[in-house]
Amino acid sequence: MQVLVNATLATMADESAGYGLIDGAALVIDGDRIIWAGAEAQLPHRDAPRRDLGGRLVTPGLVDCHTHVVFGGDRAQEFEMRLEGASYEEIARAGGGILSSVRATREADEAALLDAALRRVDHLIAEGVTTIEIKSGYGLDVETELKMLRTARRIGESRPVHVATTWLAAHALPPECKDDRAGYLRDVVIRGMDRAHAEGLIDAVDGFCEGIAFSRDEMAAVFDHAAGLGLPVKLHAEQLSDLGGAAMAAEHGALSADHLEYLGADGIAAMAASGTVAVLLPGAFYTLRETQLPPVQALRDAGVPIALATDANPGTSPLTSILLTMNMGATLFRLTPAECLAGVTRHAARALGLADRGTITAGARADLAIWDVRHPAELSYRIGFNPLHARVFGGEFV
Ligand SMILES: N=CN[C@@H](CCC(=O)O)C(=O)O
Ligand SMILES: [Zn+2]
Repeated sequence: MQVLVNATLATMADESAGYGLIDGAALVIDGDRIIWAGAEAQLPHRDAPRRDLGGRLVTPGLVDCHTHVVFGGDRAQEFEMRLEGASYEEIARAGGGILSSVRATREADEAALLDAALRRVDHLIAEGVTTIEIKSGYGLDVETELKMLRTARRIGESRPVHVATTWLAAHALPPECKDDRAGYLRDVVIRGMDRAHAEGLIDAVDGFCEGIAFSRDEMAAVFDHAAGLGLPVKLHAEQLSDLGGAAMAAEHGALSADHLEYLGADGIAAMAASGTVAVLLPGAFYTLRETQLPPVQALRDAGVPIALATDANPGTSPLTSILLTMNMGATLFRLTPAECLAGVTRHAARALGLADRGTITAGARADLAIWDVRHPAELSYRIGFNPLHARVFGGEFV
């Protein structure tokens, strides 16, 4: 048993209570679980050895609930093309965009993919991340999609971080299937999902519902198949246009709908009814220099939980800073700093269906971030500064 004292806790325990701040707080950890958290004056385990945290702020370990950190190559040249005036959709329709990352990912072996991804993940870990979601989606053939997911699992074995994996074969149509959408959906998206599931490689199923990717009806069929396997679903929806994807995902009980710049009233109502988390991705909004803001106030008014994530990927969000993501959530989307912190803790955990983390409460996993800051608003307020003092993963200081 470990007792941590002289801490300021941002428990993030209660939806209505902002940070859930407790000054002069203590925390008791047994194995990989928190067993008590509260005011030090009420500490029940007085005889156990104590570690003094010097008044530092303790938050739940941060959760990055939407990433594509496993990929080959980079897309710096596409960045240059966009600065010269080409749009993301034009580049995609000309065979660049996602498909250029597909070519590089198919060529890379698993060791090279792992090495490159670990450098990205290490950046996130250094900023207090203890759980990260990683998607496939740059393979678009069964073998390469499986290679990406095996790489993602190996990240969780190589570093003190929990990895949740997502099947995203429905990310784009590869060139060899351009005249056979149905065949791609059947042979790669569905049969590949069966195989990845049988090999224990996936925790959830995702898709890109957009004019340059898959339709609402195509994704609904993929989600029906996922439901048959007992896999939860989520969707890239309403990023560039409103195809009604979020409402369809919510009707399938989706854990989350992500991006959402073009989300309309029907989508918001459906998400509120199903408890689907809105995952906002300010890194993609920023990189694509979007002007259409996600409907933050309407999501708040409807009581839809809002999460934030890096969307770390080579094309639309080459961002591996969860702290900068929080800052962008505040400056670009006008989220409060408390909403930003909930967005990378409690709500991000919920977006992954992980009920045992994202808060500092008895029974939760002892995944913590300990910060050299006086107040939790500093985590969103600073730009390019990392005040992490220590990280606790499953009860271990790492
Ligand atoms: N929106 C679709 N997929 C990814 C990025 C795709 C890419 O351009 O590589 C995203 O979440 O932004
Ligand atoms: Zn994405």
